[in-house]
Amino acid sequence: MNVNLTATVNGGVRPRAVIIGMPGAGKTRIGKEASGMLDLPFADSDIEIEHEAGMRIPQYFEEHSERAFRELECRVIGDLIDSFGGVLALGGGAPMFEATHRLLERYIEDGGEVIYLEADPREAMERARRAGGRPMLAGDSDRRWMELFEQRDPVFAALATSRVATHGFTPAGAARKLVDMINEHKVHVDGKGIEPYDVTIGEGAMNHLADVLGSKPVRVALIHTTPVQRHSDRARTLLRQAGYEVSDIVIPDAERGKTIEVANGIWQRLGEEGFTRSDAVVGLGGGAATDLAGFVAATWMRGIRYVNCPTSLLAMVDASTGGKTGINTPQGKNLVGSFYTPAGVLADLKTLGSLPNDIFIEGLGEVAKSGFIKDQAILSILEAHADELRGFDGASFGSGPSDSGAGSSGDLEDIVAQLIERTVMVKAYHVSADLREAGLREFLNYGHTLGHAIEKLEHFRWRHGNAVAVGMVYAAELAHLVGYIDQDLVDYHRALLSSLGLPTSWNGGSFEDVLALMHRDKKARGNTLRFVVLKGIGQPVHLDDPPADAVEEAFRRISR
Ligand SMILES: NC(=O)c1ccc[n+]([C@@H]2O[C@H](COP(=O)([O-])OP(=O)(O)OC[C@H]3O[C@@H](n4cnc5c(N)ncnc54)[C@H](O)[C@@H]3O)[C@@H](O)[C@H]2O)c1
Ligand SMILES: O=C(O)C(=O)C[C@@H](O)[C@H](O)[C@H](O)COP(=O)(O)O
Repeated sequence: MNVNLTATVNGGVRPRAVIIGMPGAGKTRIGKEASGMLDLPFADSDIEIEHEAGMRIPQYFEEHSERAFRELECRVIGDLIDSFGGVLALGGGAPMFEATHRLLERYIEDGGEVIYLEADPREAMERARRAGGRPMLAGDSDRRWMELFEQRDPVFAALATSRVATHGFTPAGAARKLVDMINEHKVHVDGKGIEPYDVTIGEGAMNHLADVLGSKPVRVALIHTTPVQRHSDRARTLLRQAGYEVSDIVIPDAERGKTIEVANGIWQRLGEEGFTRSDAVVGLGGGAATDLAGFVAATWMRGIRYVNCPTSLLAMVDASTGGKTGINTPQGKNLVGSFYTPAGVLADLKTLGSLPNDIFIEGLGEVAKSGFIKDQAILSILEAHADELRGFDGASFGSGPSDSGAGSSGDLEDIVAQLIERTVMVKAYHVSADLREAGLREFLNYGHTLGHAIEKLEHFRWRHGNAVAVGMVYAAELAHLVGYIDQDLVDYHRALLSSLGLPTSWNGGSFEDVLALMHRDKKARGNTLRFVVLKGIGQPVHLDDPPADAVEEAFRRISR
C-alpha cells in the first residue's frame, strides 16, 4: 500500500527510508527487493562512494585511512539525504561516525524513517564472510563481526525509528515486511498530562504489540469481541511468541460490551488471574471494545498499561486515540468513564479486510466530522472518492497492489490510509492541546449532542457514526438558524454525507425526549445547553444556550 504523502526535507526530496544494519544483514538484497515492490529507486551508499572515489572501498581504506573513508561516506550520505527520493541502504559502520549519526538524527527529526534490519547473527556473519571485500572484517571475520555487533547494536537500536527482524524469512518475505514498515505512518500524541505515544497506521501494525507493551508486563488481558476473532487470534499468537501470559477475554459485541456488568466480569477475572500493576490490557476491536478495554485498564488498580488495536474504521480514526474510555449507563451514552491514555495504538489496516460495508460507512461519519471541524482536505478526498468509499468491500480490500490500475482496491487502500492518517492527526491536535476537554477538545464532539441522544433513544441499535452524521446536519441547521452559516453549507453537509451512504435525517423520537437527553450531554452546564457548531468549514465554535425555538426548529428540519 503506497501512501503518497510527499516526503520532503526543507521542500526538497528525501529518502523514503534509510536502512541500517550489520554487514551481511541483507540491506542491499532486501532493500533492493523492497524498493522494487514500492516502485521506488534504490541506492546503496557504498556503491555511491565507490563512484565518487573512483575505486573500490578496500583500496580506498588502503590508500587513505578509515577516517578519510568515513568523512567521504558522510558527505555522500548527506548529499543522498538531501536529494534522493528512494530507499537508501547505508554501509554497516556509517551510523557509528558522529557526523553521519547527526545527519541521520536530523533526517529523523524532519520525519524521516531509519529502519534497523536485524538478521540472525550466525547467518549474517556467514553471508559477510562469503561475500568478502569488507575491510572492517579483515582477519578473523566472525570474531570481528561479533565485536562490531556488540558496539553497533545498541547504537543502531537507539537511533532507528523501527526495526525489521528478518530471521526465518525468505528475502522476498523480509522485503514484504520492510515494505509494510516503510508504508506505515505514525501520528504522535503528546501534550500536558499525556505520556507521549504513537498511533501506528499500516498493514501489519499489530506486529509492534510487544514493542509497545514493553518488557514489564507478565500477563496481558486481550479483550475483544467475537466478530474480530481472527484478528485476536493473531494478536494472541504475537503476544505468546513474545513471552506474555495471555488471558483471552471475549466480551459481548458492540454497545452490549460497554456496561458495568461486563467491566465487573473482567475485574473479577483480572483478580482471579493475579493481574498486578505492571501487567497490561490490549483492547482489540471496534470502538465499543476499545472504550471498554481502556476503562478496565484505567480502573484496575487505579490504572495499568494498555494498548489499543482498533479494527473498525471508526475505532482507527477516533475511538482508539485520545484516552476517552468509558461505559454507557441506563441514563445515557458514555456517562461513566475516565481520561486515560493508551501506551500506543496499532491500527493494522489488514484487519479492515473483514469489516462489513455498513460499519465501514459508519466510520466515515467521524472522518467527515474531522473534515468539517479542521481539515478541508478530508472533505475533498471524501467528495472525490465517495462512490468507491460507499462501495467498500472488505473481501477485496488489501488484495491489490497500489499500482494495479485505476479503480483497483490498491487505490482505495491508499485513499483509506490517507483518510485515517489525516483524521487521526485532527484528533491528535485536539487531544494534545486539551486532554481533559476543557474547551478545544469539545470540537471533536461536533454532531454528538443530538447523535448521542439518538443512540440512546434507539437503544443503541443505531450505529454511532450514523447518529453523528444526523447530529452534524442538525448542528448545521442550528448554526444557520442563529445566523452563523448560510444555507449552502447546510446543503453541503446533507449532500456529502448522503453521497457516502450516511443518514441525514431521523424521526424515531419526540423533541421533548431528545431535549431532555441533550441536557444530560457532558458539554451541558447546569441548565444550559452547549453545542459545537460551525462558522465555516474548519471554524468550529461553542454555542451556549441557543434560543429555544432554534433548537426545536433545527430538530424539525432533520426529522423529515
Ligand atoms: N473513545 C472515544 O474517543 C470514542 C470516539 C468515537 C467513538 N467511540 C465509541 O466507539 C463506539 C463505536 O465504534 P464502532 O463504530 O467501531 O462500533 P463497534 O465497536 O460497535 O463495532 C461495530 C461492529 O463491527 C465489528 N467489527 C469491528 N471491527 C471489525 C472487523 N475488522 N471485522 C469484522 N467486524 C468488525 C464489531 O465487533 C461490531 O460488531 C461507540 O461506542 C462510540 O461511543 C469512542
Ligand atoms: O475524543 C473526543 O473528545 C470526542 O468527542 C470524540 C467523539 O467522536 C467520540 O464519539 C467520543 O466518544 C464522544 O465522547 P463523549 O465525551 O461525548 O461521550
